[in-house]
Amino acid sequence: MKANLSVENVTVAFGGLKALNNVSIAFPGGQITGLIGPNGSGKSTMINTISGQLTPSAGSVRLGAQEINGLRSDQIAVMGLARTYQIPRVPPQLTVQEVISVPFSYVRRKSHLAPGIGDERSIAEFCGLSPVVMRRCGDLSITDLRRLEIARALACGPDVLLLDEVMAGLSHEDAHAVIEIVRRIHAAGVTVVIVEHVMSIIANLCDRVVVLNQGELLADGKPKDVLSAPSVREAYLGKGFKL
Ligand SMILES: Nc1ncnc2c1ncn2[C@@H]1O[C@H](COP(=O)(O)OP(=O)(O)OP(=O)(O)O)[C@@H](O)[C@H]1O
Repeated sequence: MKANLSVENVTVAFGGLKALNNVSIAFPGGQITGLIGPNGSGKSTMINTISGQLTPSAGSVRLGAQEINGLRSDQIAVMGLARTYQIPRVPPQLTVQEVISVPFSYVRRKSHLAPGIGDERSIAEFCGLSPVVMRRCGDLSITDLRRLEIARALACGPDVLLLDEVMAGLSHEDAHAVIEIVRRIHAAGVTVVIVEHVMSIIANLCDRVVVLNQGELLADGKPKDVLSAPSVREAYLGKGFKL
């Protein structure tokens, strides 16, 4: 059974600002869902809330049948949900292999990936990091840092993976390589939620797209329907938007 994730009537307030206002979204197991919207619409707040960095002031977050809001990120990781960060933060003196090894010690879940992809080296290889596996993180390119974010999350053996702008700042070619990694993760049975600003990536990769605007749910559906919806064009994509 592939893991379902849902948020119900979630509100997150920073002082007087409601970064999320009574948002409900179901992320069915086995899908790749794109989470899109203008800057400041609440996407990262949603990812931070689901993964336990933020506690909602109202509403609930469920992973399968279990309520996870209020739990710490490490507890949520053990339950099968891992995430990447928009801005990779890794200790510059540690090697790629050392960074990937940390979640193994703490989380200890069995990976969905094919048999044989389960230790630091095989996860590094899966993510295209073999050539730099012994390199210190402070010497990595942005592409390798983004790959390492994915590798570190995969080392948690997640049922659900949240990807926060993992292709930002990459060349077309490097982004394409990362897209292929995401497809392979999904094909292995992992439920994926991806925040991304490049709509061609969303249209090609996602089964479904959810749009946030000013902390509220604006649209939810198949990519071609959502990306052509007048309300989404007006709030986010622009009237002249073409894929
Ligand atoms: N820690 C915080 N303290 C105060 N306000 C915050 C905090 N985090 C986010 N916000 C505000 O909440 C709103 C939603 O921000 P969020 O980062 O979730 O948007 P986003 O859709 O991820 O934007 P972007 O596409 O620029 O990453 C914004 O108005 C932002 O300024």
